[in-house]
Amino acid sequence: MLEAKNLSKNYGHYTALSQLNLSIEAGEVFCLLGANGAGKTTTIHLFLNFIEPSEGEARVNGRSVVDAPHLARAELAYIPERVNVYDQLTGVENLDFFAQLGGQRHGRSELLDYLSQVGLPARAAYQRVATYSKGMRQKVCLAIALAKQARALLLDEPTSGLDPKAANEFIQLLGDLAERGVAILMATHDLFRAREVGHRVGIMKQGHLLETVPTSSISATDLEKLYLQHMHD
Ligand SMILES: Nc1ncnc2c1ncn2[C@@H]1O[C@H](COP(=O)(O)OP(=O)(O)OP(=O)(O)O)[C@@H](O)[C@H]1O
Repeated sequence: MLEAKNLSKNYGHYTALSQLNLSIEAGEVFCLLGANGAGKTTTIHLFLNFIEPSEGEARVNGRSVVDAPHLARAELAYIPERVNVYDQLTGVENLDFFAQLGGQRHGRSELLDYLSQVGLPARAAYQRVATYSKGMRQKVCLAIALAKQARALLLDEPTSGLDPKAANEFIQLLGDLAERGVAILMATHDLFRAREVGHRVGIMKQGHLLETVPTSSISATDLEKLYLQHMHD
């Protein structure tokens, strides 16, 4: 569903991403771990076609995001670290607005149903988003992904700034989405949650994907050890 083929990004002589090869299947959660500046956000931005690759290709459902930007974007949902929904609109109004941008029109009860599926009660749905916590804003974004029937979801540090309960709830929701067949690529510093929700984790450093590990084969302690080993090499 999400595929990177020799995907690279240079800024002048600086290599932000080098020869990334990665394939994420429908229903799979892949977590990218790495220090600041490792190339995680660059990878996500390349999939979103926000920036052009210097070499290689990012593909969504088999199509290059450069060659078919509209088709690729229709299949993708994106949650940046700073969730960008409109403060002055209510949750349900935001959902309606973004779903329509994605070409989907839904009735009021359907919109409320999407919000309730991600754990946002009707009472909150009618409040302006300005009053929401980060966790509640993220839920609106997940509801947008559902309403848009996105096939893939890209997330940049979704659990940063969430309290442990909100982070746990959010991670559960991601698991539910994956079970519905959505391919998920998540950049995170949260090793613990990456192991919890991810089917595989990838460790990145200075633009290189150094190692990919299935989470079923590694304990949290060993994952941390492996991560630190790579960071110290
Ligand atoms: N427009 C740009 N011009 C020059 N260098 C850039 C540009 N955008 C990103 N970079 C550099 O590319 C490298 C990779 O950045 P990226 O944002 O992908 O890292 P990251 O792994 O997401 O880090 P973080 O954990 O801090 O979010 C960094 O060294 C960054 O400074």
